[in-house]
Order: sequence, then structure tokens, then C-alpha cells
Amino acid sequence: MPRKTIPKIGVGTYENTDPEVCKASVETALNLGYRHVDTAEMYENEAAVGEGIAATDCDRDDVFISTKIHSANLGYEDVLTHARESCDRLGVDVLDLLYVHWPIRAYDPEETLSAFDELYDRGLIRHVGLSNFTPALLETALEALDAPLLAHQVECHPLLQQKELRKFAREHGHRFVAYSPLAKGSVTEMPELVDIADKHGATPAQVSLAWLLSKECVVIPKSSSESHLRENFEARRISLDKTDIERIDGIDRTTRQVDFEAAPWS
Ligand SMILES: NC(=O)C1=CN([C@@H]2O[C@H](COP(=O)(O)OP(=O)(O)OC[C@H]3O[C@@H](n4cnc5c(N)ncnc54)[C@H](OP(=O)(O)O)[C@@H]3O)[C@@H](O)[C@H]2O)C=CC1
Repeated sequence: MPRKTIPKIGVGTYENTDPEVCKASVETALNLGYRHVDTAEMYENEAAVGEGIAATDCDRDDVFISTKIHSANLGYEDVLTHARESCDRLGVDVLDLLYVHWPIRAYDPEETLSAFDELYDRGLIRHVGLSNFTPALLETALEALDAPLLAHQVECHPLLQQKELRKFAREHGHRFVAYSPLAKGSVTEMPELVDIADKHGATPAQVSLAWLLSKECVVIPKSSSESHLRENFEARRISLDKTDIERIDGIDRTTRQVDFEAAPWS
């Protein structure tokens, strides 16, 4: 099974529940040049994502499709069944990247990850991903998993910098995928980012993405607006200087968009 490189900018689709809006956003993103789409069983939009991809002229092999198994469906047989169902909804034979969405509820490292290994060995998934893991849970998962880990996806932006998990990814050789990379839009109001954006003739959203890209993160901003999709994709052209990066590194306020405190293992 040929492996693929994960494109460094993808389009997120969380809360894109209106099928027409979701389909249009994926189609627009691909027409703008994005080649990575992030969805999940839980978002209930995999069919619309598949339709958005099918509406373009893109070759299936050129699009990197990531989805996630819901935490309620992480028993061995459930993983196999739900991965197949995701393929069917997306209209594809193979998933490029399948994540464990969250290591709670039915998650059991041996059972869940042996099912991921089975999918990998059978060629139903090209790559394995984990999402919302702590360093301790990552350690256990890496012991249980035979397939290589491609990526860990977790919330990350200038207000939640995730230094420990980024270092862990570097040291273990997997990609770090930053979700909510715009802190759900709130980075647009951060004075430091507004200032740096003015200096570069850019927008604060672009500065947030450029800062994450400078840290070797993959970013998956969500947007349903063509102008935001274009703006976010253009962030790859912005080169922040050392002073800008150090200024953002030094931001010591912390705001989480996703409440980890609610998770039983935190
Ligand atoms: N693994 C996990 O547990 C999770 C994964 N994710 C993934 O990460 C993706 C991104 O995270 P998400 O939580 O959606 O949040 P983001 O940080 O991507 O922010 C999305 C919000 O920002 C707005 N926005 C987008 N671009 C701009 C811009 N250039 N300027 C101003 N506002 C903008 C969007 O509005 P508009 O549409 O109007 O542009 C939307 O309201 C998700 O869609 C999902 O795929 C997210 C959460 C959890």
C-alpha cells in the first residue's frame, strides 16, 4: 500500500453540519488548491465531504482524506465496522488517515490499536493517527501499536502552545496536527497578532497559521467562507521573522477551546 505525505494545510469541517454548506466548502477549498480534508464520524458530514471531493476534478489519489473513529466505537469489531462505514459515506475505498478521535469511553490501547493495525495491514487505511492524547497515553499507545504513527492531532494555537506535545512529536518522529488553529476565530482579536499582521500586510488569522507552520505543525483551519478559505491557504506564503516568532512564543495567556478537564483521564 503506497503511503502519502500529509499536506501541511488542510480544511477542517467540524460544525459544518449543513450538507450543502459542507459540500461547498470542501469543493471550494480543493478548487483553491487545498489537498487535505479533515472530518470525523462524529461530525456527521462524511457524505457531504465525499460529495464535495467528487464535485471537483481532483484525482482521488491527490486528496488526503482524514477521518476519526468516535470514542464510543473503539472496540475491536466496532473499529473495523465503523472504518468501513466511513469509507462508504465518503465514497472511497481507502482512508488516507484514520484517527482515534478521543481516548475515552470504549478506548482500550491493546484492543483499539490492534484493530487499527488490522486495518493498516489489510490496506483499508494508509496511515494511523491519534487525537487528544496526553504524553502518558501516547507512550502506552506507541507500545501497543505495530503500524507507524503518522500524526497526533490536538488543539494548538498561540493561546494554547502545546510545547510538551510538540516536543514529543519531534522526538518520536510523528507529525503534529494543530486543530482549532485559529482558536475558533478568537486569534483575530489578539493584539500581538494584529500588530504582527499589520507589519506583514497580512491578517491575524494568517499570522496564527504561519506561526504554527513555522513550528512544523500541520494546520486544519475550518471555514465555510470562500474569502477565509483563500486567506487561510495563503498563510503558507507568510514568512515570520525571528522577532515575530519569539513574540508569539512568549504569549503566556492560555485559552482552551476544547475542555480537557471534562475528560476522565486528565
Ligand atoms: N480532533 C478533535 O477532537 C478536533 C478536531 N478539530 C478539527 O480542526 C478543525 C479546525 O478547528 P475548529 O474548531 O473548526 O476551529 P478553527 O480554529 O479552525 O476556527 C474556525 C472558526 O474560525 C472562523 N474563521 C476561519 N477562517 C477565518 C479567518 N481567516 N478569519 C477569521 N475567522 C476565520 C470560521 O468561521 P467561517 O466559517 O465563517 O470562516 C470558524 O468560526 C475542525 O473543523 C476539525 O476538522 C476541531 C476540534 C476538535
